[in-house]
Amino acid sequence: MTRSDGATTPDDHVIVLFGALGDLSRRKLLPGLFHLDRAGLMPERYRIIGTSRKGGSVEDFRKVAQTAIGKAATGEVWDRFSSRLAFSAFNADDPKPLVEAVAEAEKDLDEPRRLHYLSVPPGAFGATVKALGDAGLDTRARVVLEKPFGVDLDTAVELNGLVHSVFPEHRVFRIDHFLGREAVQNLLALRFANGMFEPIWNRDHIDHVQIDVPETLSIEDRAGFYEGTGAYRDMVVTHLFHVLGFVAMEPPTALDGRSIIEESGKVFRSMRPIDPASVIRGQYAGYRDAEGVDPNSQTETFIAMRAEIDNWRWTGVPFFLRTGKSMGESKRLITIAFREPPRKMFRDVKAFVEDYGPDHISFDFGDPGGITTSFLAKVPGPRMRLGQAQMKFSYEGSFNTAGLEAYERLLYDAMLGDRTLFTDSDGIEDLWAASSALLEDPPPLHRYAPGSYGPQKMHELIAPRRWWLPVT
Ligand SMILES: NC(=O)C1=CN([C@@H]2O[C@H](COP(=O)(O)OP(=O)(O)OC[C@H]3O[C@@H](n4cnc5c(N)ncnc54)[C@H](OP(=O)(O)O)[C@@H]3O)[C@@H](O)[C@H]2O)C=CC1
Ligand SMILES: O=C1O[C@H](COP(=O)(O)O)[C@@H](O)[C@H](O)[C@H]1O
Repeated sequence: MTRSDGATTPDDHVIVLFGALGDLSRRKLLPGLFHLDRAGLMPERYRIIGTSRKGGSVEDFRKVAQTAIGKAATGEVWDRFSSRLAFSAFNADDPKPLVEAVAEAEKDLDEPRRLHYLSVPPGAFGATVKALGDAGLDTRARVVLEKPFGVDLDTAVELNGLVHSVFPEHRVFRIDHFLGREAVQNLLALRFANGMFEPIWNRDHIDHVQIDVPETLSIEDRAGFYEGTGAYRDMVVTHLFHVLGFVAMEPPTALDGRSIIEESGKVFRSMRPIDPASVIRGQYAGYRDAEGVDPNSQTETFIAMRAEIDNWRWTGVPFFLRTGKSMGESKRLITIAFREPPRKMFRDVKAFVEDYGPDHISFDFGDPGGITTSFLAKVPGPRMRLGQAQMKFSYEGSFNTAGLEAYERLLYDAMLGDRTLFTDSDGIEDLWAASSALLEDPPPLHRYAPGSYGPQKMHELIAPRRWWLPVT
């Protein structure tokens, strides 16, 4: 059914939330489902079954959900939402309780769709998917898989094989919540809905691209997960490369899953194998003292690297990627820096690239995000002097409406069966393939101070250019 504002109401659903008591479920999924309900974007009839290996009562699950949602969980909307919640034990070697809970939830619904959201550690994906198949819970079903999807090419291929033995690819939704962000999707609008950007979006005009995601957050209490993962697997393969796919893709033939995935897939296939010599790995001082971390840990909490896309649009244009924990600020920034034009006529005028950097467009893809174009302009006065000027777009300034939070958007799309903002098996395998040399032979670690922007070495990687953050 399509609403008057163009939004489609998903078919009736039973949503099974595996790992429903875990961190992601509490912080994002339960609040996200509630907000979708409040926004009228949930199916007319639906149930949410939370699962835990330990089992538990629906009353306790409702309390978990209410606390997770916070102040908004009151009144009629909460009563309606909480009445849709159910709870079941689930263990991969004993799916029977869940089969019964699903049958109970489906009693009043007419063969609803099933959405299985695996918010469990990646090591549990395979056994859970297999159990779904064995228990017959794969019928009428789609599956959402959290990240990271494998830890290298071999494990990704193996996991894809296992997943495909139960679910065909079009019913698999590998989530990358960065793609659910308004500002990342806006890249497509900006590039392809306007006449002014796309003609210059290539190696003839662009000097380099930066995708920079520093985080002030440390690993907090996630040592168990992070020690075996590190910044490259946690953030680069999973998020930053997918954002790069949106920056670099050719115009898709349509705004649908098939076309977008096809184009980002071509970008991943054109990526040169990551050269370990073009990677700076860092670890913040104090990381090894955290509980659960090996005192000699070689896990990187920071990475800065150069990626290259070997195709007609991008060859010769470096893509500099950087992300890390315990850094000086939290920011999510894409910067497209343009080549320096001939400026002979301005030769007596001070203030050029050395002072401000080249003209560039920055996409802040945080919340709420925005776009800033920075360029040189004449400083008012009797003489020609150049200074840096900016034009800014903000969502609140232009549109009087807030978008959906990334997980909300992706949950909604998964219910509609729209894979546009999800990643596919080939793409993920190509990215792991391009990562093989780096994973086999990672460069040495450099120490950096918490609160800084990473080890000094990162400046050598990008020289003679510079990192745009911190803004000085
Ligand atoms: N937390 C975050 O911010 C983000 C998380 N993710 C991904 O989302 C998924 C869930 O993350 P998060 O909630 O932090 O993880 P948690 O460590 O909180 O685990 C979630 C739940 O999974 C269940 N679980 C733990 N180990 C196993 C196991 N071996 N087999 C089956 N179930 C298990 C536990 O539930 P119980 O004991 O009740 O069975 C646990 O509460 C992961 O894949 C993670 O990589 C992605 C992006 C961000
Ligand atoms: O997937 C992950 O993402 C978060 C960053 O996401 P954001 O929405 O807070 O920008 C990161 O902190 C975490 O380590 C990683 O697992």
